[in-house]
Amino acid sequence: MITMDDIIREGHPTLREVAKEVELPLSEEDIELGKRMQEFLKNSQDPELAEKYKLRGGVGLAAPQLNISKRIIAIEIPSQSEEDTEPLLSTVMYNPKIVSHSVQQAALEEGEGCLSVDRPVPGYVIRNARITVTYHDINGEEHKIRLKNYMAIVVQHEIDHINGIMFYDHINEEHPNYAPDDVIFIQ
Ligand SMILES: OCN(O)CCCc1ccccc1
Ligand code: NI
Repeated sequence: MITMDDIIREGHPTLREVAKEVELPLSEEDIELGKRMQEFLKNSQDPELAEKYKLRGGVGLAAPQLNISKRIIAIEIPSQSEEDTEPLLSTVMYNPKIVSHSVQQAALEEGEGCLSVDRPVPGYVIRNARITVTYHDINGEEHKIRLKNYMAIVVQHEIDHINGIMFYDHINEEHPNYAPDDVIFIQ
């Protein structure tokens, strides 16, 4: 199983590479990798397993964070309400691509963190408020989905990783709490 020991940290050159497209049809190896990435996220959100294996909670993971420079990301966003157990977004995206996005921008109120960054980096990470993403899933099916709010933020954070971009690249150095006046702040 993937643990924190498998996750490379800032300073490692692979985090600054533009990752390679994945060959289709998906190889057994890439399918297995996707499954393991998703399993890590689920484990990281399980209090017992996270404690037992010292996992930092994550809602997304990109293959470059495992020192694998491939365009593969896993997303596991649990439902925000206790009632329904259905996750908001649970998938592995192969060759994800933002094909269009809103002019309007958004940022998480609390800022962002990263499993590859062992320090807090305060400031607003300004992103597109809404995005349209195409990708192939673990079964090789093609998808085109529109995302907004927290899901759009997380997917952009992960797609940044396969393009060698870190979340703090989007923070205004001079004024970390700068935000455009029509920005949407997400809780
Ligand atoms: O790349 C995934 N990772 O470092 C885990 C944190 C994911 C994440 C955290 C805050 C906002 C968006 C995404
Ligand atoms: Ni990250």
